Amino acid sequence: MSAAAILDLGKIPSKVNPELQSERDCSSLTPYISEITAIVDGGRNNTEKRRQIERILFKDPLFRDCAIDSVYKPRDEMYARGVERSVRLFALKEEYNWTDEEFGIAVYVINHQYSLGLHTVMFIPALERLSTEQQKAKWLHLARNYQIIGTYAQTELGHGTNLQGLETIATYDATTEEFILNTPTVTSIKWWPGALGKSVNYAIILATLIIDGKKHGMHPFLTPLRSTEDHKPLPGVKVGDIGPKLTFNTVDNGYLILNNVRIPRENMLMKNAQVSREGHFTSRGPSKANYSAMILVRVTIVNWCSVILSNSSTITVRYSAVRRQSTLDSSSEKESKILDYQTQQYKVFPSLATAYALFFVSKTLKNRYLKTYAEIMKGNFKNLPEIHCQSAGMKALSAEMTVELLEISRQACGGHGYLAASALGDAVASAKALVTVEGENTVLYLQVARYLMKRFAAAVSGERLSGSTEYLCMDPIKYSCPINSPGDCMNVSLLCQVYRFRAYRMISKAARMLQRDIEGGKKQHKAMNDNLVQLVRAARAHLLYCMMVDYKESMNQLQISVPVSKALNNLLVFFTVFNIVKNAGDFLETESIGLPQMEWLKETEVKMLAEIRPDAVSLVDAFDIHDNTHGSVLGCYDGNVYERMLKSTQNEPLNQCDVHYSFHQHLKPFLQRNNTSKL
Ligand SMILES: Cc1cc2nc3c(=O)[nH]c(=O)nc-3n(C[C@H](O)[C@H](O)[C@H](O)COP(=O)(O)OP(=O)(O)OC[C@H]3O[C@@H](n4cnc5c(N)ncnc54)[C@H](O)[C@@H]3O)c2cc1C
Repeated sequence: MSAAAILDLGKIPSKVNPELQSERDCSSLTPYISEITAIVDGGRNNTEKRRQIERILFKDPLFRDCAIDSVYKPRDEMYARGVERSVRLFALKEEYNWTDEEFGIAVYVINHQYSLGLHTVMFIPALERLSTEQQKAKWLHLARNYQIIGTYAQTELGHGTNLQGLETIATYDATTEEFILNTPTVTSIKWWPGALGKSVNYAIILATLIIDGKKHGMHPFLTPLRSTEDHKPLPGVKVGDIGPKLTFNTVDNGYLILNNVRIPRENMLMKNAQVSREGHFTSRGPSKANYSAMILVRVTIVNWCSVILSNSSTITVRYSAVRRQSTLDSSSEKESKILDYQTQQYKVFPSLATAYALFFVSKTLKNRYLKTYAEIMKGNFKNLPEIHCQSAGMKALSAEMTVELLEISRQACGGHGYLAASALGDAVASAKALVTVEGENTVLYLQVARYLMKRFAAAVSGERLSGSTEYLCMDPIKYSCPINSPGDCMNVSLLCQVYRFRAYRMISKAARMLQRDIEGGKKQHKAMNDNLVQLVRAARAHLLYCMMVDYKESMNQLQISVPVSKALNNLLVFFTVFNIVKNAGDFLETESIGLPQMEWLKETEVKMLAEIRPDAVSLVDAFDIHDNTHGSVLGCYDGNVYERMLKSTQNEPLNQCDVHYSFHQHLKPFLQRNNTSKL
């Protein structure tokens, strides 16, 4: 960097940093980047569509710095910007006639930096899934045209996980044909729903239905909260923001107190259960059907994790290709790129590989969900438990992996990764929310484990299983480790057999432990609680196996050129091997592999680092993430890291004047407290 550039903090070179350019020049994958981009976007037309959406959004200053400007703004300003962005986004949707899918692309492009996401992500899908046809005709167009703005209010101060513990009540009054909603205790106050605090005027409220003193389970009630005229809370409604969070502070997650709020009978969303005028209750389908909107959100979170990791890998790989530190070869005059250190590759490539893995896995999961959803809409609930298990489990596993890998990505950028302007800290904190939202991870793993225990018992009693648990019918005696040479470690089909056996053994072990305790006289609940840790381990093993199979099969379906196939296969092999080595203890303990195989796998793992290294920059370029989307000074396409870091200091409010007012108010009087004369 020249001295002139140092003086001119706002100047970014017009050329790509030669460090990054040389990576692109030397990667044999570079000519094929657009082929991978098309895979990630779901076709070349979609790539063009996304870029068009980027052009529309980023010509507007409101969206240009959205990924990072919140760092420099106070909370209420952030919220106001978030609302402004929401409104502009909704207007653009109407102006350009964006489909829901295109709107979803726009949301990813602006990195979710808007306030009213819950309206699109939960409120509308819940209306679609929980309303009768008549109710849809009345409410859906109002929601879709933004004449009402809503959220989904389930969680309370006292309960989130245990839905049966929710205390909000909706009591039917047959004389007026109304429900009366109340949050009768402190713990029943709704707490957390996004956009509830200041934004929405409607909410779908989950409450226990009571008719003539009798409880009829949890049901959704469409409830007006604020006047559509002046936005003031309606009588009986007290609502506000719950305060700042680790991230997502553009969103006004809120609290809600209801005191005898009356809504018409027609406002109970009655697809799955009905209350007649006279107060007669009828149910159709399983009670779990009321939570089908949550399944969709969990499926979406798996994809979101892939996008988060694509963003962070773009940042860490590009930065690692630009940053030089020390030298590998003492005879060299030039310092080495940090990306050339094997340990750096071991920090950065797992994220890259997992970003691709979760992309393929989420695609398969979404297709599976859409198929099951179509069945459910026709009243066929047969596959609901399977899709519930898959979506809950994959959400938990993806979020867990993402948080772990993101933190390592942040560390991989050294001190600069700790700067807010790197965007990595915010990404880590945001990903942390994904572990908790839409079902806390441990709780979801345990739901998967309970499902597995039931399926295992069915297999033991001779039932033929289908779906993800089909393998529980296997005869473990017939297993022998299929890895017979170091070369076999590159064969993902063989590795999947290893994953399958490990899952089988861990599930059967959990079942055995439970049975042992119950036969030993423990009550079912006590036996369960005494084995929860093993149950979670078993669930994880099952989910990791499912993930590997879905990833491999999704890749098999691709029709791609040889260089792309080679590069993506390198990532597939690395991801598969990496997760065995990471869980080495389990694989050895279950005798899915032996010690020699583990040695071979470890060698393969580091060998794959070297295979991925030359194409690493091309593989992140292929995500084609706009600089304004990731918002990081470390990860821009041009690689001008240091100049961008300098420029970002201009955004810092402290730098808006040479002498800060606190100097005059505090420091100066203190420094000069004993001065009798000027120095
Ligand atoms: C950013 C954010 C946005 C949110 N948005 C919304 C929203 O829009 N609408 C909404 O309704 N809610 C929302 N929530 C709330 C969220 O859905 C809940 O926080 C989540 O479901 C977890 O429930 P909980 O907070 O009650 O956790 P808890 O269940 O209290 O979990 C605390 C601990 O207890 C453990 N635990 C709990 N039960 C069990 C069990 N049975 N077995 C073993 N361990 C257990 C958990 O594993 C965890 O370690 C949001 C939360 C966040 C963080």
